[in-house]
Amino acid sequence: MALAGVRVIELAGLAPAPFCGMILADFGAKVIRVDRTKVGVSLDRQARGKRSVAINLKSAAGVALLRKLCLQSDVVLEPYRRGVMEKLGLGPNELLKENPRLIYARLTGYGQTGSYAAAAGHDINYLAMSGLLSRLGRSGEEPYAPLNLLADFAGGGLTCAMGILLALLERTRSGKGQVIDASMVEGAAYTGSFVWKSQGTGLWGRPRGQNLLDSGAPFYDTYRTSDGRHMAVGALEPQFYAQLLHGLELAEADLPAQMSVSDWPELRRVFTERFASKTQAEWSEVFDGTDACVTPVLSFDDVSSHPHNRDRGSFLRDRDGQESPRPAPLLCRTPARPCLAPDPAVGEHTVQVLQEYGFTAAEIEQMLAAGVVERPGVASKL
Ligand SMILES: C[C@H](CCC[C@@H](C)[C@H]1CC[C@H]2[C@@H]3[C@H](O)C[C@@H]4C[C@H](O)CC[C@]4(C)[C@H]3C[C@H](O)[C@]12C)C(=O)SCCNC(=O)CCNC(=O)[C@H](O)C(C)(C)COP(=O)(O)OP(=O)(O)OC[C@H]1O[C@@H](n2cnc3c(N)ncnc32)[C@H](O)[C@@H]1OP(=O)(O)O
Repeated sequence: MALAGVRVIELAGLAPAPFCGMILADFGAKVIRVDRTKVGVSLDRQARGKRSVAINLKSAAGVALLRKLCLQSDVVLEPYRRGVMEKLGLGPNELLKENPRLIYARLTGYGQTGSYAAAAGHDINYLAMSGLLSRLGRSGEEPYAPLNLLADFAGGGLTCAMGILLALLERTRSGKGQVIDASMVEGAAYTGSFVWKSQGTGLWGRPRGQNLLDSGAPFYDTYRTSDGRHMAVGALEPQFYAQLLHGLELAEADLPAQMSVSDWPELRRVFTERFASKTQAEWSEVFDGTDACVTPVLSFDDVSSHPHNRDRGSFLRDRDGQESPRPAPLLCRTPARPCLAPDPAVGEHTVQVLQEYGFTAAEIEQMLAAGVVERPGVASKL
């Protein structure tokens, strides 16, 4: 796999850092998640392919242990509020001094500097601060955050993974590690570069929810079908719009012009009525195989069995029977090989990992006995 041989230490976090760690693990990195001791269960639902070591970082021995793990690792990924790692004596100055090849990734909401740097926050706050949230939502309604996808995952976990890959690539030339300051505000804003860079094109000239791509246009929206499901319509270009009308059995001559914004409410009314006359399956039959840019809005229950997704194997089922998306993108020679085994329990691999990193049985036993590290069951004999 592409990241075979890369060793990653991921300090346990809420949502974005676990995603970043899972991406790296999916593509072959050896990812060790550092959990707290005495927590029992992990909230990490993106633990695929990771191992868990439980370390009490509020003890000097725990801090010393983590430093040793970082000495033999390529990447450390930390998801805490600014200053937390420094307070523990695990800041980048210390760790990079000991291991100059280390890539030290800091995934936070507001970044390492600026007046908000140390403030608590979540996806919706970062999205708000990126400017993007002000553009999301339907006309006449309040701004709407689309799950916690944009800041936590696109602007956060994924962007941070890109930073790590860039730093790994650069290290092949310089031999040096570096610090990555991944701010979810900036990652989300960067993801939205198109919206900034297309200002002045007329695409965004109207209020939120009244533009071409923000649910303002009737030919770029979703419609309810007779069985209470939905179809997604993305018929922007005239040649595709013509196929939409053909599928809906509407004559272009009987309708207002596609780009006549003042007529959009009337067009929407006509489309709404038409879509409500057939089931989702019936509309799919009408539009499949055409260029009308009309697709069913698939539920989680339906998505993997849709013929297109099934043909590509876009979703996988792990050994617990749980379905999730297969890692993307596909690399033809060195594709991801996601682990299908159950997620690790907190501390499940404490002993195994410490042995791998060169600790003796007696040292491990001593750390277990002192509560510096933990494993499930807390049996203290190796
Ligand atoms: C919208 C998303 C978040 C979605 C997550 C939700 C799915 C879950 C959030 C809450 C969960 C529920 C809740 O836990 C209650 C139930 C629990 C039950 O078990 C399950 C059901 C629950 C209902 C549960 C259900 C769900 O799981 C939840 C609803 C996001 O936006 S995520 C993005 C968040 N932002 C960031 O990641 C940016 C960077 N980080 C931060 O800004 C802060 O970390 C953050 C997130 C604001 C948290 O701040 P906090 O004050 O808690 O921590 P920090 O200041 O960072 O300091 C960390 C301290 O921990 C110490 N520490 C770390 N590791 C160890 C260790 N191994 N040993 C000992 N100590 C450790 C560290 O030293 C710090 O200590 P100090 O405070 O003393 O410095």
